[in-house]
Amino acid sequence: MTSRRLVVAAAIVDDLTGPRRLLSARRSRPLHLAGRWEFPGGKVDPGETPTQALHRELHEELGVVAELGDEIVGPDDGAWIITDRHVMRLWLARVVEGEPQPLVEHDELAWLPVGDWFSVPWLDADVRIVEELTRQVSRGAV
Ligand SMILES: Nc1nc2c([nH]c(=O)n2[C@H]2C[C@H](O)[C@@H](COP(=O)(O)OP(=O)(O)OP(=O)(O)O)O2)c(=O)[nH]1
Repeated sequence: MTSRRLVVAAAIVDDLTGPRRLLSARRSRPLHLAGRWEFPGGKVDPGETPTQALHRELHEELGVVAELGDEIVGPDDGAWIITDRHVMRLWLARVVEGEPQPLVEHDELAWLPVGDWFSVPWLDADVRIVEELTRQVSRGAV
């Protein structure tokens, strides 16, 4: 049986009840992921709950405090299989303290307006997640 490591990430938006802008982050490492865009986040460490890990990652990577909104539930037992070795859970989030900066792991951030969410080359596994987010926003589900 394959057991995948849990990654947690945030779809950071300007407004949790009517998102117009989505924050995307460009990876600077490792080399095979550099230049591709993703949701900020990272692996859950032993002893952490998923949401504790997400708050820690957002603080380390972007220097912000965020409030979490709804989870974007995926098709793989409620999560999103992203690689052979990782499965991801993702929450909507809104920054409540600080201005996001690309502190580690990323070399650029972009606030993408609705309609332009596919204007950056997302990591392959993220494409279906951005599609789902787009669907939910366009039908007013988030
Ligand atoms: N954070 C994040 N990782 C993603 C996304 N999509 C995707 O395929 N991944 C992959 C890339 C990596 O192989 C893995 C997550 O690892 P990571 O490098 O972000 O985790 P981490 O910050 O804890 O890294 P490290 O301490 O082990 O260096 O998941 C995404 O949207 N966000």
